[in-house]
Amino acid sequence: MAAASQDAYCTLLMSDSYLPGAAVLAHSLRDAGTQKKLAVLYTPETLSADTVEKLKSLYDFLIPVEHIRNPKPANLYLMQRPDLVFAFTKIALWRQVQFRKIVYLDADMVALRALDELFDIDTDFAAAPDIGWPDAFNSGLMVLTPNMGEYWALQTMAASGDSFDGADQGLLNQYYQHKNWHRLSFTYNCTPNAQYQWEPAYRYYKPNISAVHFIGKDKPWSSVRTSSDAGVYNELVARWWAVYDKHLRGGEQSNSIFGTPSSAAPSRSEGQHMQPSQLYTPSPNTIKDSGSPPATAEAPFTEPGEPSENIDHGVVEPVSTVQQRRFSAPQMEWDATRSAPPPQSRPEAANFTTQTYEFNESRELFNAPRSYPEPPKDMWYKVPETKPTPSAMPKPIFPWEQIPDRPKPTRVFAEDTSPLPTPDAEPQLYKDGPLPSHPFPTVHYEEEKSISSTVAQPATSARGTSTASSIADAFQQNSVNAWDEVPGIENYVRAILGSHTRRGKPQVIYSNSGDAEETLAAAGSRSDRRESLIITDFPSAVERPSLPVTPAPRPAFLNKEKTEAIQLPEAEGVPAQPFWNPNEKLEQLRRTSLLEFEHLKSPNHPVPPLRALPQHSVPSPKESGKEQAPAAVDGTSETTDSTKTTTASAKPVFTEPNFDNGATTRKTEEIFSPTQEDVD
Ligand SMILES: O=c1ccn([C@@H]2O[C@H](COP(=O)(O)OP(=O)(O)O[C@H]3O[C@H](CO)[C@@H](O)[C@H](O)[C@H]3O)[C@@H](O)[C@H]2O)c(=O)[nH]1
Ligand SMILES: [Mn+2]
Repeated sequence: MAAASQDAYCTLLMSDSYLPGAAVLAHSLRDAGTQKKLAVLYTPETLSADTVEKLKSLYDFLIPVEHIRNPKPANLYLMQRPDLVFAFTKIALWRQVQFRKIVYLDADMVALRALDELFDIDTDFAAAPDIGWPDAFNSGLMVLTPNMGEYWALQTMAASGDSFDGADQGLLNQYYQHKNWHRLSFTYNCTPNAQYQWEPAYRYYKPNISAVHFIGKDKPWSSVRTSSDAGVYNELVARWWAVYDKHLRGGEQSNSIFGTPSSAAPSRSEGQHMQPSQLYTPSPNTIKDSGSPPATAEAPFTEPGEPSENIDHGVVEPVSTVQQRRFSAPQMEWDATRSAPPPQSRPEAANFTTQTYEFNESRELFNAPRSYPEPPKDMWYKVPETKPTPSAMPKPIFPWEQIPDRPKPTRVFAEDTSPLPTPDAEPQLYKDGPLPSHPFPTVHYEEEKSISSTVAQPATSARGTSTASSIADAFQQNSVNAWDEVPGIENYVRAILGSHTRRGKPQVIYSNSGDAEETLAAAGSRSDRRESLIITDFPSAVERPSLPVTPAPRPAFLNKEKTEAIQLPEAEGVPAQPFWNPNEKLEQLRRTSLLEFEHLKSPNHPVPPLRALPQHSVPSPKESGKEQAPAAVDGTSETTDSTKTTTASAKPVFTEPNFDNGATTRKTEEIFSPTQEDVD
C-alpha cells in the first residue's frame, strides 16, 4: 500500500476494450521518465482476469473500486455516449486518501512528456479547458487532492444522477463551477479532433504539448489505422501508435493482449471476459432507434448484483448529513417552447429515480465505522471585508439618480417646509389655517389655460407670510395636475357634484367708483373662461366680496411664450357672462323709465317723484336667447330708446339682489353716465 504522503498518476479501467489505452498510457509515462508511481482504479466485476493480470505488469498500484451507475442516464444521449453510463465511477479518485496528490489521466491519453510538475501545484483541484466548451474543464486530466468530504459530496450528486451530460465531466463541472478550479494549460490535455482543428495554433503550441487525449467514441485502437500521418489529428494519433508499436506490437505480450499489429481493432482477442463486439460503442443510429436505456439494451457491462457504494472494506460508512449537492435543472432534449416533442422521444419520467427501501435483515451487530467523513469546509458565508465599490451599487433607475452632485435625498414634512405652499402640503395648510367659510366646494370661472388655484386660501393661513403674487407665481409653475384637463374626469366630477354645488351668479357690491373700470374689465374677461371643476378653487374678492376671504391671486392670461401677462380685449357687443340673465335685465329696464333718463340729462333738475312703471310685456326666458342683447324688447319707443342707450354703452349694470326702487335708481345713476349722443 502507498504511503499517505505519496503521489501517483492514476487512470481508470472498467472494460477490457480500454486496456490498449491503459497500456499505452502507462508506457508513455514511464518512457517520459516520470518519478511518480502509477495507479489504476479498476472494476473487477467487469474486467477479465487476463486484463487484470496485464494491469499488474503495467501499474504499481491496482485499486479495485465499485462501479457507479448513473440512475438518470438520459443526458448521455445528448452526447450520444450511452456507453458512459458508469463514468461516475471516476469519483472514487477522491476517496484514495492514501495519496497526497493524484494526477488523473483517462485511459485514452498518451503522455508526450512527464507531467510531474503538476503534483506541485498548490491547489486542491486543477484541470484544463474542454475543447467543446472551454468555460468547462475536461475531466480526462485532473490534478486533485483526495478528500473524503469531497467524495461524499460528489457521491451524493452521483446518486441523484445530477450531471448535465450524464457522465462524470458534467457532474464534476457542476460541483466545481463555483469553487474556482485551477485552470491548466490546454497543452496538458490536448484533444485533437478529426473534424476540426485549429492547425496554425497546433503548429505554434506543438512543442509544449505534454499529453494528448483521444476523446469521443473513436479511439486510436478501435479505429482503422491509417498509414498517413498528415494533419493534426493523424499526427497525434501517430504519437499514440508509436508508443503502442514500441511496447505492445508483436512479441508475446502484444499477441496475447491486442492480437496482430495489422488488426484495426487490437482489443479483439480470444479468451477475454467479454466479446470485443460488445465493447464497441453502438452507432448513433442504433442508439436513437433503440428507445431504451443504455444500461439494459446497450450496456457494455453485464449487470452484477449492484453492491452498495457505501461498503468499504466491510464497514458501512454513513452518508454525509450535509448534502453539498447543487441544484441543476433537468436537461431538455428538445426546446418545448419551439416545437413538439420528437415522435421517437422517450417519456419524461424516464429520468426519474426510483428507490426502494427494504428492512435490513442482517443479524450481525452494528459495527461502528472506522471513521466518519470530514464535515464540509465551505458551508459558511464569508462577510466581504471591503465595502462594495460604487460599481457594485444597483444601477440607477430614475434620471435624477445620474446627476453627479445631486443633493442627498431626504424626507420632508409639512412643518419643516418654507411658507411657500406646495401642492403636497395642501392638506396641511387646511389643517393649520382657517377653513374656507363656505360649506360647499365652489365652482367658478377660470381661464382656459389657467393653473388650478389651489392657493386661494394660503394667504389666510396663520403661517402664510408670502405675498399673494409670489404664491401665484409659485403655483403657476407647480400646481398643474396632469388630470385637470381630462374630459372624462371632468364629466365624472360634474356628475357627482351635481347642480347644487354650482354657484349662483356672482354678487358684487360695488361702492368705490374709482375701481369701476377695473372691476368691469375683470368681469368682462370672464366671458372667455371655461367652467372649472377644481373644487379647491375659491371665489375671488370680485366674485364673493361678502366672504372674509383675502382676494385670491388670479394668474393672468399669458402671451404665447407664456412669459408675461396680457389683458384680453373685451368682446364687442357681447355682454359679460354675469349679465346674461335677460329677465333680470328686463326687470331693470322696466324700472328705469325714459323720464328718469330725461331727468338725468339736466343735472339741476330735482329728482322727480317715482311714477307708476309702464306695463311692458316681458319675453319668457326661452324666447330670449343667450346671445341676444339683454334689452331687446319690442314695444314703446321709450323702451327702444333705453335699449339703445344700454347696448350702446356696452357697459353692464351691477345690481344688488334685493333692491328697492330708490336704491336701484341711485346705484344706476352712479354707474350710467350716458353721453348726450347716447340719449339722442
Ligand atoms: O467502457 C469504458 C468507458 C470508459 N472507461 C474509462 O472512462 C474514461 C472516460 O471515457 P472516455 O471514452 O475516455 O470518455 P471521453 O471520450 O474522453 O469523453 C469525455 O467525457 C467523459 C464523460 O464525461 C469523460 O469521462 C472524459 O474524461 C471526457 O473526455 C476512459 O478514458 C476510461 O478510463 C473505461 O474504462 N471503459
Ligand atoms: Mn477520455
